[in-house]
Amino acid sequence: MGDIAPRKGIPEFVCIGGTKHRMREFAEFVSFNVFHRKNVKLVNLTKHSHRYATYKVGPVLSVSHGIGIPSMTTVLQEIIKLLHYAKAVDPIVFRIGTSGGLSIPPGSVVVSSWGLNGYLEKSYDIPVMGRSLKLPAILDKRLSQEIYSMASEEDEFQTYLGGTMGADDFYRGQARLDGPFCDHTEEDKLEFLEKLSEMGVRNIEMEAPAFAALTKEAGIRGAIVCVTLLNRLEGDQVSTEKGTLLQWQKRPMAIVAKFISKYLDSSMNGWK
Ligand SMILES: O=P(O)(O)O[C@@H]1C[C@H](O)[C@@H](CO)O1
Ligand SMILES: O=c1cc[nH]c(=O)[nH]1
Repeated sequence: MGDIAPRKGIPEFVCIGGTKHRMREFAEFVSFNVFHRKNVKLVNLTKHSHRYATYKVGPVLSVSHGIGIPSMTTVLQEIIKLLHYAKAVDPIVFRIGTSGGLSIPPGSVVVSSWGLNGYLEKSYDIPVMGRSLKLPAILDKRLSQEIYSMASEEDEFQTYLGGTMGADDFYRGQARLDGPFCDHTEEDKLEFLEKLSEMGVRNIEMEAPAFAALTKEAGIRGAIVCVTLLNRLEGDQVSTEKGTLLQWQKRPMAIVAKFISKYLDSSMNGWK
């Protein structure tokens, strides 16, 4: 078991992602693939909040956060408080999600190095008492590289390391043309997406700058691992069939579970 006693009950890893379904799946995935336990009874610990779902498997918490920065930062700040009260030692928080890719094949996975806001700044800007508070949106470099190194040549998908734009909107904010409102052309869109690519942005979702900024401010290591559902240079609609999309959503889970497994093996803390 090693000389570090297992700290049963205290979370060491928190994984957050948009949907309740996905985060239950992640808890099942970790239970089976990290702890080799089948048919564990999972309980939604925040069922009565009616807001988000929380599952706990050993030292791993799996929590849903809804769509976009306001709901994600609310959940993330609850988690930061919880980790503090639980006296968690050096916890790691991951976001596993979906995104639109830039010039990479749909189904690829992106491990984020930093978040970019809608004004193309690597910061999360939040209005506080009538003023804008600007927080840097840089993710832990060593952690993102370690997670990236989990990718293998045998994977049936490509994994990339790069910037992630987190927009405040799914449609206009991501330069889509298929929303109910649109005031730009196909040429404007392509020019914008090319510009993002040149800046090192690999994918677009709706949480990255805030997640990067708040984990950094809290002094907690954080990482974002998202699968891309489409190549935004080729279109706006997510047209891949549902079954395939659900399979692709397991890719970030597999990478994060592999990382957790390796981390637990090397720390010999008695969980496995
Ligand atoms: O975690 P998910 O897959 O929900 O993240 C992306 C970004 C938005 O929250 C949402 C938009 O469909 O998906
Ligand atoms: O294009 C996409 C796909 C998923 N989520 C997003 O925010 N954008």
